[in-house]
Amino acid sequence: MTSTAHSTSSLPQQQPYSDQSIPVGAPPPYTAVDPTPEETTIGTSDDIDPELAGNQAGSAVDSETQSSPAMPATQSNLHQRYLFNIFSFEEAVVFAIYPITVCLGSLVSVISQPDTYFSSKRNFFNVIFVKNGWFWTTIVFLIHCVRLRISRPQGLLMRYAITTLWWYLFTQWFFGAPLMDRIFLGTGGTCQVGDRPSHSGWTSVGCRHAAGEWTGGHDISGHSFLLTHASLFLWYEILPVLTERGPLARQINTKIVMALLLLWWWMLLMTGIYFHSFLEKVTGWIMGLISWAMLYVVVPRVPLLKRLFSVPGV
Ligand SMILES: CCCCC/C=C\C/C=C\C/C=C\C/C=C\CCCC(=O)SCCNC(=O)CCNC(=O)[C@H](O)C(C)(C)COP(=O)(O)OP(=O)(O)OC[C@H]1O[C@@H](n2cnc3c(N)ncnc32)[C@H](O)[C@@H]1OP(=O)(O)O
Repeated sequence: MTSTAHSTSSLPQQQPYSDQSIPVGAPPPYTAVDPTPEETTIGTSDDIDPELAGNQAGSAVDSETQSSPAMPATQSNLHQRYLFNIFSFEEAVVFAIYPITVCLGSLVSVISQPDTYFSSKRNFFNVIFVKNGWFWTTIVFLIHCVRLRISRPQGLLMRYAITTLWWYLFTQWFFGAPLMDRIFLGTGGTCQVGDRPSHSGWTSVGCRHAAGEWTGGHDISGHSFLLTHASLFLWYEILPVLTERGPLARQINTKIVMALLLLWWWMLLMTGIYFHSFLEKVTGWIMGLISWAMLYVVVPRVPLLKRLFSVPGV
């Protein structure tokens, strides 16, 4: 990783958005750790129409354009990546929000646990939003997608499908009880109905319906999982739009996505303060990273998969 500092004074032609200091056609400001052009796509190349994004060199750089030797200084050269070439600066900030929030909430819970509206499980935002968290995430994702001029929607659909699949397997169904319940039962958890503990055949939902108590095992925080999982998905889908600062970023669609991200962050903080043990929240967060790691870290580094999923922003 090297510096991207440039002088702007004598540069004839500049890219309209993003890094104003980089001239079109100039040699790359630094050599990416992974220099393969097609592995450093910036922007939702297959998703966003360049004009709509207000940027020819920005969010909608085609992989073909990037591969072209005639245009060496593409957007892919403009984003310095950190930590083993995984994060851009924006991605690192976004990524850090969630572990910091879990730790902050847990720290507050140690100092004091004030009784507030959000300490109740029955609060409106929990019941209506988080408990239907994947539904709201889907709706907001659709709102984000409908304004993009999508030339090849299969990548977008596959990213959504994989993310939904991981949510489904972890929280809803995994050939029977979902993974989070299997982990709970596998670590010695039981559903205690009255004074009769039962070790098998339970799901957390079934236990609740039987008015039982879900006790004993490692009860991974589903909220911590869902809120991290959904937020990272939405962030990574919307970051290319935000970082270009084009017209798309100012649209109401973007604001709706940001509003849900804010709510998800707040509810994670509340989970951090009021619910679960620290370890249960940390494991929830870790589980929430799995499909993010697959889609936005592993897939972009495998050319075939990258083309299949057309991952944005990486
Ligand atoms: C033009 C091109 C377009 C391209 C489009 C691309 C793709 C779209 C394609 C197709 C889409 C088509 C149409 C779209 C329309 C609709 C589709 C939607 C599909 C769906 O998507 S349909 C599913 C909806 N379904 C959900 O979305 C359920 C989400 N839900 C869960 O997955 C779980 O629910 C989870 C993970 C939340 C765990 O749940 P959990 O609650 O059981 O467990 P956890 O360990 O977290 O909590 C223990 C106790 O602590 C309390 N607690 C903790 N933190 C708290 C806090 N902060 N505040 C208050 N209480 C808190 C809890 O309330 C609980 O309390 P208690 O046990 O008493 O309930």
